[in-house]
Parts: sequence; structure tokens; C-alpha cells
Amino acid sequence: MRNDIEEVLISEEEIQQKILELGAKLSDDYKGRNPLVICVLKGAFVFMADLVKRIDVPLEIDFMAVSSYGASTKSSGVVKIIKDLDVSVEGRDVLIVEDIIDSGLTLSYLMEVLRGRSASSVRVVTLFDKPAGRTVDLEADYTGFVIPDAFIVGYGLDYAEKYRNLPYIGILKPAIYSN
Ligand SMILES: O=P(O)(O)OC[C@H]1O[C@H](OP(=O)(O)OP(=O)(O)O)[C@H](O)[C@@H]1O
Ligand code: HPA
Ligand SMILES: [Mg+2]
Repeated sequence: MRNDIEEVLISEEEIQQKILELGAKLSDDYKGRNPLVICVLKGAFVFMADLVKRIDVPLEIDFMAVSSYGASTKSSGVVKIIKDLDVSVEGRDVLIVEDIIDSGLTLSYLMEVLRGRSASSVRVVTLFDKPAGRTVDLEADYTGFVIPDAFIVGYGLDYAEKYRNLPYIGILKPAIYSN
């Protein structure tokens, strides 16, 4: 897999350090509350697992699966719910855990859905933010790394379902997706 990577953009150590910082901030901000932490599958599964271990307040977790990229480096523009939540968000403090905000389409769709279900608050934590990809104007409440305009893989993020198991973030060689 390393042969398909042009450059390691963010190391395993840098990611883990950032998650400690995000966890400390979230522990402060959610003190005295019982948030429902929602993992946006599939991409956020690795970040979710590492992050919740660093949040020191009682919390509950649930999972939602959405997809819009398929085997492409461009969003199809159509966000599909593949798996919905098991529990109600009504009256809950919801924290959405995303791996990356790129065009912003996935998140704007999710925010609309969850607000429509009467959550009492909805905040977003994303590990990566790619502002150059944005087609919808929105920002996360908590951001790990702002990244350049390149297609990244690893730490949960895929290209055509591959590379999610890399422990670091790499920039994929363009030859991999252009042929
Ligand atoms: O801001 P956007 O342009 O919407 O891109 C971000 C979303 O795209 C990816 O998911 P994808 O649809 O590839 O599904 P996956 O998580 O199963 O890989 C990623 O995990 C985010 O959820
Ligand atoms: O850069 C990316 N990499 C992997 N999946 C993604 N989904 C949106 N942007 C990306
Ligand atoms: Mg994907």
C-alpha cells in the first residue's frame, strides 16, 4: 500500500497528539452533560474509536452510514443514508464525528436531518478540513487539521474502499485514480 502513497502528510503520532487535545477540549465543553456522539460511517470509524477514549464525560454512541463518493475522488452530490441511527436524538446534545469535511455536502445534509429531529444542540468535530473543496458554506465546531487541496487516504479514509487501514494520512499518487 505504501507504494501507492506519494507523500505521508500527517503521521500517526501527530494524529494521536491532536486527538488528545480535541478530547480535552470536548471534555471541558461537555462537562455535566451526557452527549450522544454520532459516528459518520464508514470514514470516521477509526477517529471515533480513538476520540471517545479521550472524552472524559458520560456519553452514548451511535452510528449512521452515509455515502456520496463511491469509487471516485469527487462527490456525486447525492448523499444517501445507508444506515440510520438506532436511538432518538430528540432533546439530546448531539456531537457528530466526521473524518473530513470536503465539499460540505455530507455534513449540511446531516445537520438538516438531525435538527429536523429536534436535537437540543448539534455540534461537529472533524479531524480534517479541506476548505478548498467547499461548495456549501459551513464549518465544524472543532477541527483537527486543515489540509491542502489533495485527495487523502488512511486513518479511515478510503479511495474505492481501500487504504482505510493505514495508520497515517497519505496523499494518493494521482496515477492510482486517473487510470
Ligand atoms: O464534505 P464532503 O464532500 O461531503 O465529503 C466528506 C464525506 O465524504 C466521505 O464519505 P464517503 O461518502 O466517501 O463515504 P465513506 O465514509 O463510507 O468513505 C467522508 O468520510 C465524509 O463523510
Ligand atoms: O480527500 C478525501 N479522501 C477520502 N475521502 C474523501 N471524502 C471527501 N474527501 C476525501
Ligand atoms: Mg469514502
